[in-house]
Order: sequence, then C-alpha cells, then structure tokens
Amino acid sequence: MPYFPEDFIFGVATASYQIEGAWNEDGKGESIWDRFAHTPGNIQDGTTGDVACDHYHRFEEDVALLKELGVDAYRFSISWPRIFPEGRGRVNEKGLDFYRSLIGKLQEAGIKPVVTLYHWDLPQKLQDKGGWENQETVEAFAEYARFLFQSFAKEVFLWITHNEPWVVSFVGHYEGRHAPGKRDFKSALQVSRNLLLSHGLAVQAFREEKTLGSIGITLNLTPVHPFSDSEEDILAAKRCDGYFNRWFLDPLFKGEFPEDMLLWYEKKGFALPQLSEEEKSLIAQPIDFLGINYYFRRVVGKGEGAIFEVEFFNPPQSEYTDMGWEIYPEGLYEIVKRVSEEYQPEDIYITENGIALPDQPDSKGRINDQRRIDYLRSHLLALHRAVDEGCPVSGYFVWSLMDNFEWGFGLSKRFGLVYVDYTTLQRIKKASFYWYQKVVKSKRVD
Ligand SMILES: OC[C@@H]1[C@@H](O)[C@H](O)[C@@H](O)c2[nH]c(CCc3ccccc3)c[n+]21
Repeated sequence: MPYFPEDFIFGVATASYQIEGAWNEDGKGESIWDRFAHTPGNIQDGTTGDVACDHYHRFEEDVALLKELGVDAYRFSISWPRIFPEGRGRVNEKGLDFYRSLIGKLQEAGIKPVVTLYHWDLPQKLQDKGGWENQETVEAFAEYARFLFQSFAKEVFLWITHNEPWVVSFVGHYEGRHAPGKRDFKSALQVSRNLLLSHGLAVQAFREEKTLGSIGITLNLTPVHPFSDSEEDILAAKRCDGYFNRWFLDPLFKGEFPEDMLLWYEKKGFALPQLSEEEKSLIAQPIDFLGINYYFRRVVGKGEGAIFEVEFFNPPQSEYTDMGWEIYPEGLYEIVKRVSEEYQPEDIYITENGIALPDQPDSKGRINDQRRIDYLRSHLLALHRAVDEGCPVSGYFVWSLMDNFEWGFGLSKRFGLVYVDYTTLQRIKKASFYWYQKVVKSKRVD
C-alpha cells in the first residue's frame, strides 16, 4: 500500500482564463484569449471564456470546495490584464483586490497558494505590438512579475513563471490552434527565446525582492518512444524529444539550446534564436523547482512531416481519453526519472495530471467517474515508484479542481473532480472528488 511522505503536497490546479469569466469586468483589460475565443471558428463548440465557471464571483464557494477536498495547496494563475489592463503602467486595483481576497480565503482555509504568473492570457494591447515576438513584452512581463512579488511578498508557497512555454510558442505561433493563432515556425522559435528570457528576468526580480516561497517554471513533458527499433524511427523519436522536451529543458538547466535541434532548424532554413553568454546565464540561473505537466506519451516514426519528418502512432492496444490522448501511466515514472538523472532539478512538482471524460450526471444527479479514479490511481502509483527510487518530487496537482474552458475545445471537455453545469453554474462533486479526498487525507494510494 504505497504511502507518500508525510510532507508530500497534494493539490489541484486551475487557470484564470479557464475558470474566472468576468472577462471585461471591474477594469480588466482584453486578453489574447478573449480576442481568440471571440473570433468565429477558433473554438470547436463555439463557446468562450466570457463566463466559464464564473469563479470571479463564486471564488468563496470554490475555496469551500477546496477546503472540503482537504488539499494542502491550490494552483491557480493570475490574469495579467486584470492587474495591468494595458500590459504595463496603470494598475487596476479591483483586479488586484480579487487575488488579495482569493489568497486571503485560501490562507483562512489553511491551503497554500501556488501562483502561475502566466497561463496564456497575454494582454491584447501587448499582442497589438507583436506580443511575445517583441522585446517589449519581455520587459513588461518582468515588471508584472516584480509587481506581484511586491504585492504578495509573503503569502505564496510556489511561484511558477510560465505554464508550458512549448505550448505558448508552438501551439500558439506554429500550429495556430491557440491564441494568438499564428502559423509561422520562425515566430515560434523567437517566442520560445523571449519566454525563456522573461522567465530569467522574473527569477532575478524574485531574488532581488527577497520574496518568500520558491520559484520555478512548468513544462509539459512527454516521453517519446520510437514506433520500431529501426535507425530512422529512433532518429525521429530523438528529433521529437528535442522539439517537445529538450528545447526548453536544455536552456533552463544547461544554458544552451540543444545543438542537434539548432542544426536541424538551420538545415531547414530557419533563422536561429540567438542568445548572448549573459542571456544564457540569465535563463539558466538556479530555480527552486521544476513543474512538470504530464498527460501522455508520444510514439513516433520516420514520416514525411514538413519540418520534423515524423509520423505519430496511436498504439491500438492502449486506452484513450476524451482528448484522444493515450493513457500511459508509466510515462510519468519515465519522465520524472529521466529529468531527475539528466537535469538534476532541485525539486519537482507534478503541477498537472488529469483526464478528460464525457462526464454526465445519472438519474440521481451523481457522476460516477470511475475511469478518472483509475487514471489518477495508476499515475500516482507510477509517481510513487519514482519517489521511492529517490527522485526529488515534493508534490502532485490534479488537473483540474472543476470542469472548465478547455481552450480550443471550449466547454466540451471535462477534466474536473467537480462537475460544472454551465446552464446553472452549479458545482457537483464527482466520485473522483471523494476518492482524492481520501488520498489527500491518508497520503496513501490504494
Ligand atoms: O488539456 C488539459 C490541460 C489544460 O486545460 C491546461 O490549461 C494546460 O496547462 C494543459 N497542458 C496540457 C498538456 C500539453 C498540451 C497542451 C495543449 C495541447 C496539447 C498538449 C494539458 N493541459
């Protein structure tokens, strides 16, 4: 019966644009996700985050849910345009007050606040000037971060500079499925460089402001397996590992972009993101923890794809989620082991892990999401193996506390331990809520 350490942190995670709603209330500025979701054709089910879970008005009820769940910590993100409607300059006091109230309620409930500074909702005014391709956004992010460190100097347990710079760079600027919806690989490379620089400036500000708590960054990491043991499939897997994982892990922990990827991009004719020696050490300055978001692995082989010449495979014998992602619990063990051995982070938190299911209340209004319980159990057992083997993992956050706005899929994908009825905004605790409540209380997975 695997027990986690007594001081192991169990939590749940959310993000501002996905749960808050009140998209233009109390002085909040427009974000690139407001603009993207308001643009017809971008969101699969035609919904937006205008209301979402209406957490902005219901946060006290939601903190009560967190207290009932019994979590040690709660990960949420701050909406940059709620604080600085234009991205920098004028402060919107009502926006700041919302987060002061939320953090106050969490402290009353004995729950540690974990704050993500950037979870994709860039102020639109900054996007109008080039967004993350523009050096000005890097500077504006550093100012935004420093302001928050000063405003919440003592209350926050973990600060996460960025959530998944890979997604912001490549899904937002190359695949185009996320805001701002660009399809330009060169832009994506430039954005990845600027996100890393902005991370470095924020860490520097955190140290200068002598802010309490710890600071780190969250990466979505996925093990990449070759479809066969042929030389060309193994090389395809190595290229994908570089694209998805090493492109950010290497600069953050080794101070360099991975050489094999730079050569590959140069061969494909892309101008490479340049980093001076000073910029390299800014990016690779020590952080207190690495956040890992784990959901699935990737199986690849040699293909005709434009830039990477890879083809993705879905092993037929596996189970898949409502997102079409393979259920592969061992991948969490693999990625934690690999990162611990190859990059030696000070500490690791699993800042997201969860599953989308087509949850529906039964005739008695209950949601028996047994598949979510099975998913979470199998991943916690895999994580426990890594902890047992000495990997420095201090916590685990389920994505998500409640169903919410799932980006390009809108409100149609449900990841929550709590069901949200979007017509009434009623919250309904699922079977997985009660299962996780027991895990958090006992620190044991059975
Ligand atoms: O999709 C579920 C969650 C999102 O709701 C979170 O906001 C985001 O941090 C997050 N990242 C991932 C894994 C990486 C990924 C993101 C987007 C598309 C494909 C993979 C899954 N999730």
